[in-house]
Amino acid sequence: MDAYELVTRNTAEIVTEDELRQLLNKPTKRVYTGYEPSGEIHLGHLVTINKLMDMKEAGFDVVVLIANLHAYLNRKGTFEQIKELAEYNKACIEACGLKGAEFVLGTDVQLTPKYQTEVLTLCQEITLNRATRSMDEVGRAMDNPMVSQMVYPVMQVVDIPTLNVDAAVGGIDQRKIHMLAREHLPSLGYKPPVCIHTPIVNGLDGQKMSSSKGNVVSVADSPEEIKKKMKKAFCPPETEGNPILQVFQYNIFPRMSEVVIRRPEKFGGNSEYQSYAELEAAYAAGKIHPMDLKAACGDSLTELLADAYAYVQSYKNKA
Ligand SMILES: N[C@@H](Cc1ccc(O)cc1)C(=O)O
Repeated sequence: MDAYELVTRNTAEIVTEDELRQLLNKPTKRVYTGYEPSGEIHLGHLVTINKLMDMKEAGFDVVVLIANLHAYLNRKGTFEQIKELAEYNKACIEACGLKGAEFVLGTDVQLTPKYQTEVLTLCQEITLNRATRSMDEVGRAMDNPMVSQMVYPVMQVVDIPTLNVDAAVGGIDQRKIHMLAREHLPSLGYKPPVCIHTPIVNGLDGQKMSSSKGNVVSVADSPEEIKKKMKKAFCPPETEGNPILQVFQYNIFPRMSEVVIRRPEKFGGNSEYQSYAELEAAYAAGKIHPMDLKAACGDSLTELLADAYAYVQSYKNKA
């Protein structure tokens, strides 16, 4: 797979493809994703973490912003609670296989006079309306937005030149903030970033993913818990909107070269798949039973998350 294919596979949108091609020709290039510290790193995070791994392989230097101040502005907890999670999340992200990335803690770079002055300058350029809309899919309790949640997207914009990155990776829910960045960074004298957006995958029940609803596998789930979650998961006969197939496409195949569907001999025996496309075609043709697909999904996830799970166990034993 060439670098362009690697960067663009499994994406929802690239802004713009031309700019990405030019960037790939540069000898050094930097990309980042920011994460608000949260309870556990889960399959939702893994979609962008996988994309960062792809980009590392494509020759990018990778930066991960642990956006503690953003989590605070977005009313996710007290400073203390968020601080505790920041360290833990960082170690979990590394244990998921993202090696050699540079981790930056938001408050370490966002409280300088230069950064704050740039934020205030952009505050003067961006309307409340645009700031609010950019938070539609990112902000918590946006029926009653706080001023902090208007500062949030402006800071996310300024993070880009502050971290000196050429590209930003995020779920497609970040697109309105990224469009603000592309529009407004030139007025501060900076180049707009290339934006790489991944799809937002469903939870295991086919609904919106939410760790509080328990419809997602996280790095803290034991092999038994993963099995249980798979048993309950929604796996319709069709491929469209099938959350289990999504896990294979966005989480498993990017990191594993083969998936085995296990079946007793009398039901046809094991079958192996080397690509997501092959697996999807076989499932669409009715050659794989949903129960067998779910079991294989659980086995693959257990293997994929083994290092992260081991880290979580050691962390929790220490605490
Ligand atoms: N907005 C991101 C978090 C983030 C914060 C700051 C950034 O610079 C980048 C990303 C989210 O929804 O989780």
